[in-house]
Amino acid sequence: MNSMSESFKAANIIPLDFKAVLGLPDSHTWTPTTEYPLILTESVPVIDLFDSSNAMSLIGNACEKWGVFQVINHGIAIDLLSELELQTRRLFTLPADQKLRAVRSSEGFTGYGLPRISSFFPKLMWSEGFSIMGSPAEHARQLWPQDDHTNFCNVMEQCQKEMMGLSEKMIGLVLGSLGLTHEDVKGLGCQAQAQGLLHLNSYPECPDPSRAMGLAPHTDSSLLTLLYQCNTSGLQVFAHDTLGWVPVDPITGAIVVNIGDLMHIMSNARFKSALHRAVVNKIHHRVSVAYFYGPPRDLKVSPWIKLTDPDHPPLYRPVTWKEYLDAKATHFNKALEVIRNTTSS
Ligand SMILES: C=C1C[C@]23C[C@H]1CC[C@H]2[C@@]12CCC[C@@](C)(C(=O)O1)[C@H]2[C@@H]3C(=O)O
Ligand SMILES: O=C(O)CCC(=O)C(=O)O
Ligand SMILES: [Fe+2]
Repeated sequence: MNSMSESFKAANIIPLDFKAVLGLPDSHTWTPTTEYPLILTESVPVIDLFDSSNAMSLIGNACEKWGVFQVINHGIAIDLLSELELQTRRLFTLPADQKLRAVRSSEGFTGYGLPRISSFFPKLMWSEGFSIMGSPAEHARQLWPQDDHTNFCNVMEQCQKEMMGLSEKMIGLVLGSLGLTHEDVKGLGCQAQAQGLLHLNSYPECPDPSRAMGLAPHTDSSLLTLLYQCNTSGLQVFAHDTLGWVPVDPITGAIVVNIGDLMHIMSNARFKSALHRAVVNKIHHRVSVAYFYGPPRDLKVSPWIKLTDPDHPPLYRPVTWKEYLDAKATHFNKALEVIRNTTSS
């Protein structure tokens, strides 16, 4: 999947040394908009996976209304999530020049860098990231040439494994809520080849949070994304019915599930891909970890045939994850429109 990242080449600029600046530099100063208010009277659903009698229909409703929900009793141990947070903080608190040794190359997927969508915005975001596809060992050695990097690698690899497992379980529930059976879902292709990318986000303490942007509004390109917020608020989701930003309050140990653009396509637009952003704050260095789950490399994702009929023609053309990422890298938030069928009479 290496070539997938070619599309994001231009955005591979070096992050700011956040510790070295006192105020918010002009390069990172956004004009605050009041267009869409913050909505504190609503919140996204919290679904208990242990209560299996109810989970599937609650998930279906959440995907239709929000495109996002939180899950508890998901089976990933809190101790592993705490270790994940610890190792993520350990990475991002390294001196800037040390992190720069592990910069993501334009060919590779693993490494340190700015959010890939940075090139679409006139101002830079108050964040840095580290992506891991496959083994993080090579980059971890660059980050900690003397020190032990085995712990970092073990924790990341364990998380990749568990998050792949949870993603597969969630895909079953999400597609199940659309009436698709086990047999149908098998058609997703050989599950063993599903792809996943672990992405660590860091949002340092910010001198002027109201004029900064942690991660600009976007939808994920994945089928679905699992997100661990590490107990610090910052994630906000756009509510299309009330036209405002709804904070996703962190719940200890809970994992946020985001429906991505490819699932929106697969559901023939029944499910929303959630528009979301991350805001920053003055006191806490916030970290979060996202796991982007996508289809096997060569699988063309298209609206599920069972969900289409003459009254509901397929709204999108078939695309692979790579093709979609390329479209996203060129058209950003217009990518879905580019894939949309024009002749859906
Ligand atoms: C597999 C993926 C998913 C990517 C692109 C590629 C690698 C890194 C992901 C992110 C991580 C940060 C937000 C985002 C919006 C970004 O800029 O890079 C994501 C993007 C997407 O979901 O489109
Ligand atoms: O940090 C967050 O809460 C959001 C991260 C995110 O949206 C992403 O990595 O795609
Ligand atoms: Fe995201």
